Amino acid sequence: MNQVKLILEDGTEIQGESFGALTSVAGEVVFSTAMTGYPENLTDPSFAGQILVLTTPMVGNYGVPGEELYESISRIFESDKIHIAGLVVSYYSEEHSHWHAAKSLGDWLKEYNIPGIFGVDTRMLTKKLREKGAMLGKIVADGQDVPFHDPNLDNLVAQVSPAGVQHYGHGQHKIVLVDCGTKTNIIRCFLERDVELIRVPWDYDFTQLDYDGLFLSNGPGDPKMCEATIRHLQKALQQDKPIFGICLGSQLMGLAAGGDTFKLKYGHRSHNQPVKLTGTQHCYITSQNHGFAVDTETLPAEWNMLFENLNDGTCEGIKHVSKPFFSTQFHPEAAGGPQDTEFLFDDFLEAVVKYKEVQPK
Ligand SMILES: NC(=O)CC[C@H](N)C(=O)O
Repeated sequence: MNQVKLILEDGTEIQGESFGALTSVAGEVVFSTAMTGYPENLTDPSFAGQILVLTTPMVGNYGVPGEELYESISRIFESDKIHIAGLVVSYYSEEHSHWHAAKSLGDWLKEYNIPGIFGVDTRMLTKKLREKGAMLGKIVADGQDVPFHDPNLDNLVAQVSPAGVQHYGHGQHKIVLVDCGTKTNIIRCFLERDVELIRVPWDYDFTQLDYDGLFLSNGPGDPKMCEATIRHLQKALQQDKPIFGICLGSQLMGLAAGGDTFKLKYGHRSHNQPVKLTGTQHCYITSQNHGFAVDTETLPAEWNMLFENLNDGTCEGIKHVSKPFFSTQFHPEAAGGPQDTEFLFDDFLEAVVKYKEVQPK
């Protein structure tokens, strides 16, 4: 086994053993307390630039499934490659057993040249990240040092967004999906409904298109990097066509509305985040992966908080007071995680139906 090191910007150095690719990387070190779902997490484009620490003690034991396509998108993964910069676990199990497994996690990481380190006390590391906040860090292999690098200073969305426009489905409602790094399950959730989907790059001027509803996807990095999307969105907010945003999409909606976003100390990454629907005592358990949030205090008067995080009171979605515009900071499409809020896709499409009913034929 090759020895590798995890080094944090505060000087912490942790020795561990290598799995996956034997290579050095730098990134932002973040933790997730989700107990399952590494094939989904690792392919979620929102993790681009991040070294992911998993607190669940044993990782790899169910292997990695083989790929299957559905309407030219993956049926299994959340995008077509691994997006994390590196992986940190406590116990790595090369041995795996699952009816759907096609390879080990280590072999999968090697395919994409992504390093993993195991034998790390990930719960001690997580306590440190909770106390000091998410930190820059690096995995150093073979003594080949690399400089620290803050991925939030890069336009990561431009790196993960597709180059061209793609069409899916033949349903009645024409939805434009602005792809800032969309998770595939968002596309699957739409295709299970009565939708024709037009998937466009992050900086595409969708205001030129003929559509019934607009969807803003999740994506990596600081939402303020997406100036072109915010500019186009500001035009869409002048109209009355329904708009739904998830995660980065929620932050973009907040910024386009005139509000501000800020970086959370260490973010929310897990499958059991409680959120409360404003005006009710109704709590949903949600899947989350974000490091930024909308500052509710900065929202203009015609916008309200739609969901609130019950752990720390931060904004988990916003809503316009009269127009059909709403968003969630959490992931109603989950994958992995609880699917309890998938009904929000139906709520959005209901708003689309209502909007179309009042349009002149
Ligand atoms: N999953 C996402 O869309 C994340 C949004 C943003 N990059 C954040 O970390 O807050």
